[in-house]
Amino acid sequence: MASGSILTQNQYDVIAKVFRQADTEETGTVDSSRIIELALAVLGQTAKDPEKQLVKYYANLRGNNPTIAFADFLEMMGEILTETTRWGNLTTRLEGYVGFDTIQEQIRKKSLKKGFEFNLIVVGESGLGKSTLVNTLFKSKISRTSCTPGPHIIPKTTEVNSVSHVIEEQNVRLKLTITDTPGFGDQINNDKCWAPILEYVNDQFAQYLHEEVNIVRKRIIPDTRVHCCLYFIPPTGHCLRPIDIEFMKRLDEFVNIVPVIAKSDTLTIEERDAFKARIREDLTFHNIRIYPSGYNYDDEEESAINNKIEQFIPFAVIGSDKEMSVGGKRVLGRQTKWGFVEVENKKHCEFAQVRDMLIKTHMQDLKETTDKVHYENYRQRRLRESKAAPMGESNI
Ligand SMILES: Nc1nc2c(ncn2[C@@H]2O[C@H](COP(=O)(O)OP(=O)(O)OP(=O)(O)O)[C@@H](O)[C@H]2O)c(=O)[nH]1
Repeated sequence: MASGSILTQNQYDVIAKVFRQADTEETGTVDSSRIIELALAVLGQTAKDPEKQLVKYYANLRGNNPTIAFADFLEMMGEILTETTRWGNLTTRLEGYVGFDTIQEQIRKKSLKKGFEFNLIVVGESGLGKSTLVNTLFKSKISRTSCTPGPHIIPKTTEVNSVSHVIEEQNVRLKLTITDTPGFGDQINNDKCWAPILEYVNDQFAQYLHEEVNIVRKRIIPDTRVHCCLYFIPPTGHCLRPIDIEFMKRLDEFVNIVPVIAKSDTLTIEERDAFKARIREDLTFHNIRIYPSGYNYDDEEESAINNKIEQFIPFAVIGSDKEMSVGGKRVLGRQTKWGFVEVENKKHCEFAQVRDMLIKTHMQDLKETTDKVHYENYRQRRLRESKAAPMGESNI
């Protein structure tokens, strides 16, 4: 086997055997017309969409050459195997029950014991319904409500306050941290009101990195990194305001931003749709990276799901803690001048879509994107800076 080959001995042997079967004795090469057929025989069970992969690799490797040399064939197979399967293994039949089909269950049990963490930051001006929406999302009084009677003091600058709760559903425990940002956008001069939020997001990365590079590491590093930022756009019906653009542009490199149109029951359906379209144009024009559409997904299934979600961005939401009886069922909603609007009815607003994405389909992906994209960028930047710093001045 060639040194440095990415194929295992087993794979090499199988490929060599297949190649030998087709080898034209005189030239040591094999006719390109048989390559696809041969490679499919080897890759058949392991590679995803092998035919497509092969055509792509073959075209790159050989151009118009009608024959292919064994070494090139090996290289091509190796690349396909690593790229499409990562495992690159050719399935070996088991001769009896081994028991590794329990791995899933083992992981499930461990994860359940450990519990899950999710950190959400909510940003938007006072009174946009942030606390109500978070409470509606998690069906609990998880976020403080400001609608209690009494004077409401608006801080002079943006404050950042976190509250954690453990919630449990069917034996699954979730430690949920909601970070509120009172004072954001509430001043006459809102210059730099995004800065304390950015500082908070980066501080959580710094803490995590500090724990990671410690000589004695904690068994489980507490994860306070912000996994998602729900950004509340006021239902003006116009377009994004400078403060919305500035905030999202400043933060989109550091956190997964999910924009929502607050209190969308105050807009008619036509107003809402036109507003959404203008916001989408603004987001594109300003090149703002929104979750999940702004991130690349190799997996076709994931991409298809995200394309569906993209059409809802920004989600037009309604929050409420008031129940009413509709068709004999108690449902959450709000009484408006047009009638009763049900929060969880997909025909009435997009609360259900945003809840499904945040909780049912993308919670794990939000965490992975935070780790693999945002935190990774931060980590690389800091490590590079610390390498460039004179000896002894690293402050990681
Ligand atoms: N029409 C309408 N009113 C809402 C909606 N969500 C919340 N409200 C009302 O708006 C008021 C403010 O709601 P909050 O959830 O306290 O708003 P907030 O953004 O957390 O406010 P601050 O704590 O001041 O930052 C309350 O009277 C809510 O009942 C909504 O979707 N539509």
